[in-house]
Amino acid sequence: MELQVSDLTVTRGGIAVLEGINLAVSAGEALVLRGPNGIGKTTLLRTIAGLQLAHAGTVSLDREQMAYSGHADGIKAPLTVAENLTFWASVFGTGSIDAALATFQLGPLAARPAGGLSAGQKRRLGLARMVVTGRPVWVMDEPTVSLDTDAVAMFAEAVRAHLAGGGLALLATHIDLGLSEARVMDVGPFKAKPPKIDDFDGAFL
Ligand SMILES: Nc1ncnc2c1ncn2[C@@H]1O[C@H](COP(=O)(O)OP(=O)(O)OP(=O)(O)O)[C@@H](O)[C@H]1O
Repeated sequence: MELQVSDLTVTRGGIAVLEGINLAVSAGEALVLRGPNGIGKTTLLRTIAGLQLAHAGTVSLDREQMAYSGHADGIKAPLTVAENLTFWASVFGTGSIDAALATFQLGPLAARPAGGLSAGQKRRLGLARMVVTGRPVWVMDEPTVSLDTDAVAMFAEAVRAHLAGGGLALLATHIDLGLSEARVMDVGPFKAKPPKIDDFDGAFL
């Protein structure tokens, strides 16, 4: 399995932000996207995951093979930690939540309503959802926000286990994940050029 992105141009608010993106990630590999705030990493990840349409270019894999985690944790506050994971397991048609609980050390919190968790605990629950999906392609936007050092290491181990199981991961992050084996791609050089204005009056619209 390989994720191939070819000549992708992605837009935000109808304006191209990144263009000519080519990348490939094979099973067992992680690719970390870097670039300054606002360059378009979120937009790129959302487009690859099929949450918005590409302006141009192609993504090789079926989106049903992908699991996406964004800036929001996507958890249901009144449900307990275990109930949240069980809900996702039923959505994705997978079985046990035990591996997800263990990976992110959520066992002691399993019976707690998710709304009462700390920010870092909520983030761990949000990340545990990725394990529950059973999907091979993880597309993750700033996954370690709110995590302490131990939890970042926990996350790195989760990614390693995912890769060892034949999965692949595409991540955007500003921090060092401790995943020295991951390749890094700077998306800065792919910043889209402003559209040519060939109409003097139109330039004021
Ligand atoms: N709803 C919107 N409408 C128009 N433009 C937007 C919208 N949301 C974001 N943008 C712009 O699109 C560009 C790309 O944003 P994006 O969130 O993809 O960047 P990013 O690289 O992920 O940034 P960060 O590192 O801060 O998370 C930014 O310049 C941003 O201001």
